[in-house]
Amino acid sequence: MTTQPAVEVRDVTVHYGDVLALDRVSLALRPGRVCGLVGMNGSGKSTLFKAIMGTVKPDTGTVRINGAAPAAARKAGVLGYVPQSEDVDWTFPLSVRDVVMTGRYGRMGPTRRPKKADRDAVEHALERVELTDLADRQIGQLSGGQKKRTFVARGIAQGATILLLDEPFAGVDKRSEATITALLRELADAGAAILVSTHDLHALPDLADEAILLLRTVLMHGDPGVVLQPDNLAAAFGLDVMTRT
Ligand SMILES: Nc1ncnc2c1ncn2[C@@H]1O[C@H](COP(=O)(O)OP(=O)(O)OP(=O)(O)O)[C@@H](O)[C@H]1O
Repeated sequence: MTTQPAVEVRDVTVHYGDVLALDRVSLALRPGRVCGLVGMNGSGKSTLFKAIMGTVKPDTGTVRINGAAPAAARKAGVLGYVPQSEDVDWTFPLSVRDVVMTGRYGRMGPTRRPKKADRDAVEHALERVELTDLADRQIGQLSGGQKKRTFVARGIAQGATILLLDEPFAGVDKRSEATITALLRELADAGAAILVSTHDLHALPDLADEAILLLRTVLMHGDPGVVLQPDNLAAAFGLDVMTRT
């Protein structure tokens, strides 16, 4: 039985000025699945995340989140986003707990005064990513992996059913990588649809149920074992990836 897509991208093209970042991209993400997004630098991975979030507007094509527009889905708290580290201002005077609490803002109304349910959700999310001990630490004072786990916790506290993670394993220690990988599996098993970009091709079969090879457009979308075949990687990365150890 096929389930309804949680995310449906249809024929999406995005330009930044003269630069063609996405070229007629079509794909569907389904609940309960972890999908790995693989592509060389500049292949359009971050732009794809932004198009799904609705923060970059496609020139042509459509994005539907559970059948609705991305902005509506964002407002409803359906979409959780773990950004690339470079996109975050780590000097901002926020603790880990504060950042996780931002996942609850959509439910709080304009006063942003947390209720017990908000505080409980935040503590629960902190436990799940194993950051309870560091909850009061300023976010700049964390390791790479702890920073990523902070944003995963924000998505959990938010109750997001679609999680988009842009390079969550870049600059991350092995323990954080294992924690995040296990957590993504648990969240998918509980019904989340997950899209995660990664450069770590070796880890992909353990991480993902399916994989997308992106080079401005979707070259392949299928079983990680098939997508990672040398011929397919050569097409996506150029031949140099084949000779790298
Ligand atoms: N704000 C922008 N203005 C102009 N060009 C941009 C902008 N953002 C991205 N690009 C260009 O669009 C293309 C796709 O970029 P994108 O960041 O989506 O790729 P990526 O696969 O995420 O790369 P990386 O793995 O290096 O993060 C690249 O050629 C990039 O230089």
